[in-house]
Amino acid sequence: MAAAAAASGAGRCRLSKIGPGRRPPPARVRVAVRLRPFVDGASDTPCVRGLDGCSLEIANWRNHQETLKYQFDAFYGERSSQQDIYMGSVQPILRHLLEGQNASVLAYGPTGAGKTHTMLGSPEQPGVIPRALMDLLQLTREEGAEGRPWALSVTMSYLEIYQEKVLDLLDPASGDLVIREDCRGNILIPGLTQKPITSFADFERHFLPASRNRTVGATRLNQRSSRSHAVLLVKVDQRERFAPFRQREGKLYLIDLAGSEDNRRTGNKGLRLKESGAINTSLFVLGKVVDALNQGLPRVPYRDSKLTRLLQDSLGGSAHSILIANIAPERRFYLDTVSALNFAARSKEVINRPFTNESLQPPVLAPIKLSEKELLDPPEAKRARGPEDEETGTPEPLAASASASQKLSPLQKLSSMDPAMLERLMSLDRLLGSHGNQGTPLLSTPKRERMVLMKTMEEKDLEIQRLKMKQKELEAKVLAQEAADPKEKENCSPTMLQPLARRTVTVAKPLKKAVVMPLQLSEFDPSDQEGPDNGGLRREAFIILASVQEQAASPNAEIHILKKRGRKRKVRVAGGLGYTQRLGTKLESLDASESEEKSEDCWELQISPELLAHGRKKILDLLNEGSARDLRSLQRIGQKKAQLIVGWRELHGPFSQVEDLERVEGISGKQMESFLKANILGLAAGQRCGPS
Ligand SMILES: Nc1ncnc2c1ncn2[C@@H]1O[C@H](COP(=O)(O)OP(=O)(O)OP(=O)(O)O)[C@@H](O)[C@H]1O
Repeated sequence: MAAAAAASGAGRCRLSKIGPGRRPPPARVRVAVRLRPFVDGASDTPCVRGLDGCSLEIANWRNHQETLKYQFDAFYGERSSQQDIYMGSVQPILRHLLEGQNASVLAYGPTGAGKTHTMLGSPEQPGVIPRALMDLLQLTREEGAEGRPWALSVTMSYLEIYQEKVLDLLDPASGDLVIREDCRGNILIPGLTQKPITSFADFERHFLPASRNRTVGATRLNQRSSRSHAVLLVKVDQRERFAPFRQREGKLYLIDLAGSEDNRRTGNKGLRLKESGAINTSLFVLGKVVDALNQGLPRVPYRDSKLTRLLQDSLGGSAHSILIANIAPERRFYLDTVSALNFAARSKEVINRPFTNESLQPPVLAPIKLSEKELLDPPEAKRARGPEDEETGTPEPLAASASASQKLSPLQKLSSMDPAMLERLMSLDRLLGSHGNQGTPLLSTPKRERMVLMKTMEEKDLEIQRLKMKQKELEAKVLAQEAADPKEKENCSPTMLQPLARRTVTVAKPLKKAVVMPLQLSEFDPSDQEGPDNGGLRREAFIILASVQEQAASPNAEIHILKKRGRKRKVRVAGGLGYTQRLGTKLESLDASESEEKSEDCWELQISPELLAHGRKKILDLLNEGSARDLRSLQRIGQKKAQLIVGWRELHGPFSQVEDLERVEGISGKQMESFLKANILGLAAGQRCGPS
């Protein structure tokens, strides 16, 4: 049986849907038998009786001393109510629809045995169809409520198969419709009307007038005999509100089959006979389909009738199916009853393989509109919705994305986004990637948008490079100016040429003058020489003498020597050995220009620590609280750097120290130092000149 299901084309497609190596678990077609009570006060004797909730017996026409016993999933006797049938056999399969699986309920049996009564019922005794719709709509309302992970929508279609024609009962003028199968084994009827329904009143509004379009006629056995197979198709469409934005579709077929007819008894003639021929033919093919499935035949004759083609999903297919075989108690129905019971017994051997019909939604642009809070807190996120298409039942997210894209192109969306937010999205995306998230990329960002995003980032990088180059040019210019006008330089920073000293020196007091002694060559270790010096090796080793006495008192103290601008080198002085003592490490030879350059590094020594701290605090406050415009009032901060600083602050929070500026993309360590120097010295100069 399973092999037969898998061997059919539909079976192969379905398996490919759920991935290789995984076969959907089997679900046998469930069969219930309902025995209707005597109607019209018939005086006939009963030929069938129930034994328990699952079995019944019927007289054996070959041997009147014997009975034939049948066992099914459920047996409902004459006294059973509509509620019993519905609750016992139908309601339990509805939940599968919300799992994206298909379900079918078929009422089968001879004419006049109670199929329409079971499926439709009357206003006083509503049958399976109104009860199922009522529950399903309630269920979808609850499951699709705001705040739940899935948005649900329900649509209905209603058709009849009359004399091998598929007719749309919601649009009777549409003529014979074709039945098709898609590559995934789904049975489709292109052009069939689908009406969105959100309430039971909606359903009744469409269903009641359509039911009047159904073909019925009087026969000797039933005054209102169904002359067609009626199929109500209810689709439950689910769309996930958050990533990975899956969508599911579950289909429910509620089918009231036309009854098999023995035309010797119905007395059908003319049109009724023709109708009866079509009904019996399709029911005969239905029997053949069930037999082929049971015997595992390689070919299942689904295509031999419109009915079986339509039921391909339900028998040996993907649905959770329940067959309700309706039988009549009267002896005159005996042969039809035996025939119906035999068909029901064969059907319960049929195995279906229901699977979840799930896919990813087409990319929607709406999530790009989500606020930062919603991004970080998905349960709060709301998916933008578009207006429902009443007539076609167009799925709402598609409508939403269509209207969204009409209003705003992806490029416009990105360009209008806060750059800090873009960066955050990118990092979240990277984070998801690093955690092995194989689903839809963050926010379902379409490929095109992602490429635009990458391009924007590239452009930003280039701009940063350009800024760096410009900064270098400016610095070179300033240095050249300083070199060309040493006097001005002297005026600007009169202490620049002072020898290097420890930063810990308090400059509020008069600076201690460092005594720089040339180191005697005789005392110089030749092994330290770098080689012959053509100009006469005049190696001048400069030893920092400032505070040496203090250093001597503290044997492990360190002297900081600036080797190059902005870089410090520690040289340990052997404590207590005197200032003429040769250093235990290679001494630095510095020429005059180097020392001049180094002197620039000790700009902090030129101002008092209080002033320095005050300046740093003032700058830090401005960095953390100033607008881009305020920041431009600082030295060496132009429009672009001001924006970079504001952007960094929004992304990372406040600067904890002025040196954090170095962390701003586009501001190098060198630029940061030069910025500090320019601004703090500027502030200090202002304070010195101004009233204190
Ligand atoms: N369980 C029941 N309780 C009371 N009356 C019933 C029951 N089942 C059927 N009937 C009555 O029996 C008659 C025939 O039932 P129904 O029309 O449902 O049969 P059917 O199987 O649909 O016949 P056909 O195939 O010809 O359409 C109707 O008058 C219906 O009200």
